[in-house]
Amino acid sequence: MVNVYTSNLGYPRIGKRREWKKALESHWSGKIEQAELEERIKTLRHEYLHTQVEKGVDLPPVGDFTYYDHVLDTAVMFGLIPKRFGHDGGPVSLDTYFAMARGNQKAVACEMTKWFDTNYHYIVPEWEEEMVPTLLENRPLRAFREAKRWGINAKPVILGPFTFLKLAKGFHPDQFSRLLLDTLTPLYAQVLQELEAAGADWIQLDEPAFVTDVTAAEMEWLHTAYSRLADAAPGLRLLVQTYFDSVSAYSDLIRLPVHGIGLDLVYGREENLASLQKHGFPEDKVLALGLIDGRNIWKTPLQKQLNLLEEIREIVSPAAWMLQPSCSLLHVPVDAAEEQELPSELAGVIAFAHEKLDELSILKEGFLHGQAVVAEVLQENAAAIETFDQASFRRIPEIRKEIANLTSTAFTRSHPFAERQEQQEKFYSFPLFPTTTIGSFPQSPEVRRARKKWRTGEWSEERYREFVQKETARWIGIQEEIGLDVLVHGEFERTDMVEYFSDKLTGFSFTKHGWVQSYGSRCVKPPIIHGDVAFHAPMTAEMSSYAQSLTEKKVKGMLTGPTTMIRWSFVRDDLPESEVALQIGYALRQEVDALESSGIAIIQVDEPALREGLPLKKHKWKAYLDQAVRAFRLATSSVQPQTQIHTHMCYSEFHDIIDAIQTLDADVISIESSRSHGELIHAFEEKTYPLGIGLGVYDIHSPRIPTEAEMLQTVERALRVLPPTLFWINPDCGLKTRREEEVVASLQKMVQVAQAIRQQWQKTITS
Ligand SMILES: Nc1nc2c(c(=O)[nH]1)N[C@@H](CNc1ccc(C(=O)N[C@@H](CCC(=O)N[C@@H](CCC(=O)N[C@@H](CCC(=O)O)C(=O)O)C(=O)O)C(=O)O)cc1)CN2
Ligand code: MET
Ligand SMILES: [Zn+2]
Repeated sequence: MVNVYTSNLGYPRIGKRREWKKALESHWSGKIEQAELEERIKTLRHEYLHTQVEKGVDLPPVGDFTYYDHVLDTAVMFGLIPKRFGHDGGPVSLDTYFAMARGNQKAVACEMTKWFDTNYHYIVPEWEEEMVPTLLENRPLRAFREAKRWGINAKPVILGPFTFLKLAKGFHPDQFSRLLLDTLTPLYAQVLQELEAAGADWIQLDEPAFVTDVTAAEMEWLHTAYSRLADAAPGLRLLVQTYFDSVSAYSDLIRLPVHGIGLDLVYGREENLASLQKHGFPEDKVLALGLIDGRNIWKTPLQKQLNLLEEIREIVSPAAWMLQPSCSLLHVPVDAAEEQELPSELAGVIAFAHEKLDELSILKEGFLHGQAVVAEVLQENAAAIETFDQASFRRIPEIRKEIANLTSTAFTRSHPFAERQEQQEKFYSFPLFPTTTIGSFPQSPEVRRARKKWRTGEWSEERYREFVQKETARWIGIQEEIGLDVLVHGEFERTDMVEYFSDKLTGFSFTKHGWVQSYGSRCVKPPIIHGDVAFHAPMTAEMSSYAQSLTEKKVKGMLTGPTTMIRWSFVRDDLPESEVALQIGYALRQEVDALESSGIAIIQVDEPALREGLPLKKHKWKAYLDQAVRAFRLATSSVQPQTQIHTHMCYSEFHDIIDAIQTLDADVISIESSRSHGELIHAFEEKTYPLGIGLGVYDIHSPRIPTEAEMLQTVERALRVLPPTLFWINPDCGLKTRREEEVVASLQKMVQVAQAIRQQWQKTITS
């Protein structure tokens, strides 16, 4: 018989009613002092920890909670504070901490990027030449002691040294092993020693980078690092935790001199199981099994997971097991009981963080004391899943048939790009270097207030629509005044791009309180894809053609692409994602047709999440990219040759997927580039891009108004490697988070830059 404990890897930070977000934002806007913020955050920590204990978690985590981001916490703990923040030693003030995350008058914020393949963003640690990392403050220790005062023996959680360094920037790859072994490992050792002295039993070291492609050399260094850590604190038990996929070098990993290893048996199920079967598992180590999906909101099929446990018991017999979610519950909303308005079949099968913790206790109960003890719960669980599966909205046979019958022509434009371009040039007669924006204009407090009034019933549908139309018309005027070439309607009717479409497509539903942290205090409310997706009525044609009716200039239609819809939703898990992508692509195709027939000649299908969804292991990239490209092409290939298809991408590095981007066959792509410091341009030095392209000329994430000189420089640099006839001028991304004054001033300058560069090139071309 093995000992069994339930454990949790991390708990959502935001709170049932986004209390955390509200506390932070009140402080940032000056409404509450630091002391009150700290008090409120402490109350939340207390509540979160006790909730987990009440839910029967034997090893509740501490140190996972944060004022902004856990990667930033780790950097700050080790004193990795870039010089520009003017920190002069000692514990870091909250002001400096927030400055690193958000920037201030004197210093630009640290870079932010995607946390593996999720929609969570972390603050990128920056190494600088002269930095001397030291342990400024043992944060996990403080969290551990606080929990102890509250009578809870908690499990500190910390980002492991390997993953931490993998996520950092500012050093040469040659320095990796030295920084890992000589710089970081001693500091981690100190953290562990102090925890050991304080009486901690376990520490969880998160090493999700283990699921990416790890080299043999890296594995060696890791072994050295963990041997030193284990020696440093022999009385503390080290759990190396992996998640998001199967581990790459399983047989090496299980030889690490640690006390426990955590595997993801949801996202890495097949490969991790095969490894367990092939190599076994050391009897003296604790196996931590990720059995509950920590990234999606579906109830766990409990019987299936109990069977899995029995199956694993047959092949390995380690000292003890921890039953746990597949990853931190940071990626799911807090409490599904808050959702009262979902269709009953769906309500029966969703589990947010709280329900997931309940499931853990049931698995433990069933495994320890026999399934008969939990028979009733198992039966309810199976019945709910069965009822959901049989619900009429799960399958739409006609849609499946239509998609199965599609032939290659449905995925290919009628004419190749060169011919389309010729027709488009005549049709649109744009100037050289046409200017445009990415879609959204400021979601001002008035816009949000209006939407709230409509949502709560204070305003009628009619009144809200009038408001949105007025705002659209005002911004069409502003864009004409500024002199942009291709206009947009401004997306005032949208909360979030994916959330908006979920309301209009068959197969989606949305929650009321299902918020998930995206970065800092910013949250998203991912829709749920619960059944076959189908188009049932035009979604955007009315707004777009209304905007078009107000101007002689062309107005771009604006849609969200299939891959982004999937990545930013909670997607059904009974159907391959490639099928869901085709269903969404097929529905969007009908919307594209509707836009075209209502007189919209330029249609943009955004795919900002395409890059973030790249699998963590390279050998899986091709299948993913093929699927993304197919779905996009299905959505966009039906139109006339002169209809111009645009797409847009942001938030990432693109140089390794340029080929896939090209096969989307979009007439024009606008792509974020101002933050990646010309890296993208390097990619085009090797191989130019033969379709229309606009490299973002300014960063929209900052309130700063860009100067003409810097925009001009960006454009000139791009034009050294990209053909001028296909080059567009636009910002990095949508402008919904900016203020009107900033937008107007920035775009005026952007248009002036376009005019200057036109004059310059007109001379070159005519001479
Ligand atoms: N899904 C998604 N993922 C994405 C992005 C994206 O745009 N969408 N962009 C990237 C960066 N991520 C981002 C994520 C969130 C926000 C963001 O601004 N979120 C807002 C919420 C946006 C929203 O839906 N707002 C609602 C209002 C929700 C709300 O709080 N309403 C209040 C009232 C608001 C008021 O009176 O002002 C209430 O009901 O009490 C609306 O527009 O209607 C926030 O957390 O503050 C921005 C970027 C990557 N991932
Ligand atoms: C995150 S990409 C955003 C694209 C969208 N059309 C916008 O402008 O907001
Ligand atoms: Zn964008």
